[in-house]
Amino acid sequence: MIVQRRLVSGFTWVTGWNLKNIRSKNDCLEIRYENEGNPSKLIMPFVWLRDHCTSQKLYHLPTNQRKSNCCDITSLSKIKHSNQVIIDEATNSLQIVWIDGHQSKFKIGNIIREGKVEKNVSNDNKIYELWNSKSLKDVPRISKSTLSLQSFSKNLVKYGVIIVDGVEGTSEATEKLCQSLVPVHDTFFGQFWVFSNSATNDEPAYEDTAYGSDEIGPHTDGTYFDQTPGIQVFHCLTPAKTGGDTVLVDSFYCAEKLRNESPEDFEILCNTKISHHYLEGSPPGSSIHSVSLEKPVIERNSFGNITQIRFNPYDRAPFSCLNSSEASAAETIKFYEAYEKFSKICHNPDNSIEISLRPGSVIFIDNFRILHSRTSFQGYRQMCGCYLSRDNFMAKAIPFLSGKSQTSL
Ligand SMILES: C[N+](C)(C)CCCC[C@H](N)C(=O)O
Ligand SMILES: O=C(O)CCC(=O)C(=O)O
Repeated sequence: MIVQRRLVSGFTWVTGWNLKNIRSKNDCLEIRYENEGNPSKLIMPFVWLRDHCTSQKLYHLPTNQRKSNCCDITSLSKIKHSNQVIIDEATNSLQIVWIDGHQSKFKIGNIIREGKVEKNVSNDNKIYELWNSKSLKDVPRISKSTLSLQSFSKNLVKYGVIIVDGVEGTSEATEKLCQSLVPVHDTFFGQFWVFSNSATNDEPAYEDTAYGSDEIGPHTDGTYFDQTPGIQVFHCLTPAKTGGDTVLVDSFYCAEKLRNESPEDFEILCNTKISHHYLEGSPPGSSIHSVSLEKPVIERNSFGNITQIRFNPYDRAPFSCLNSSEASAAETIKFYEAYEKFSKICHNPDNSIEISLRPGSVIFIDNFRILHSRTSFQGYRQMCGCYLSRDNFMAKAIPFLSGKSQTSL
């Protein structure tokens, strides 16, 4: 059904685009055009168009929220007749009169922009500067006295890690600093923790290697939570006699290295879902049993950009391996080969930096991206810290990253 168009010769309705024809077909609006001479088309479902109408009837502008509860969205996304759709090339606009009489007006450019899954700062990996030991000589540091949310946010997003120096070497000062920056991400470990390798009454210990003095290899925390803690904070209040250093790895760098060197193994780690658990009590899990099922080691968005790495070899739950065929057994073996290859890249000293945390220096780590580990140590060592909400952090960071921030620094 060809719809009516108000053609004003000489105007192009979208810069560089030459409109050829518009028609409605199979509940969609089909717009054929030439873009710099190349024939192309847009097929916009009427239900999508009605859903993206920002008229006062359908959209609450003060809160940027839609008004429809979608109980009648398909039944109302109909037009009675072809002349109910008008393209006004003079104003680059599209007008639709719906079956219920409601009129929607769109700027063509806006619906084209909204019709695409736009890259924005939060899903465009250009905001990250991936690193290894050669490209990042030291963790970025900011003094507390000159700390701003903007510098904190930009560095933490860009490198995945930032140290704030000049903080009083107490848990109270550390907690206050964290609360001033980002809301805490609470877990059964508590909102804020003081932990060491010899627990005292006011220092709860959990059944985890963190409360010992052995080496812990590179890992992300909380793989056994569906809501992975987004940011990990550590402040070393009492350094060990020897050892107890922190090793950091940019797992996004390592995953991209795997993608380049072994694309098949990369795909396996993106597509194989594994589970992690945290068990406490006797029998194990009788007092705390946290489990996150069926999650990939490497998570990607629709652009293929890596958005999260879940890598904790130690907290993996039993890997379902009830293979009824040699083929599925072979798949299990391929998973382990891929996981091993990724682990080797993450454990390669060329891909890590080692730092010694000391009182006064608080480290903030993006737990979706940066692996942390600890070298074994001798003597008493006390740490404090917390998890911070990554969603709340990114909600404050994105305006700075997109240059739209109105927040006073
Ligand atoms: C709470 N605090 C950070 C001290 C220890 C939590 C244990 C972390 C656990 N090993 C994991 O990898 O998730
Ligand atoms: O003791 C440390 O430095 C870190 C311990 C650890 O890896 C953790 O708590 O996740």
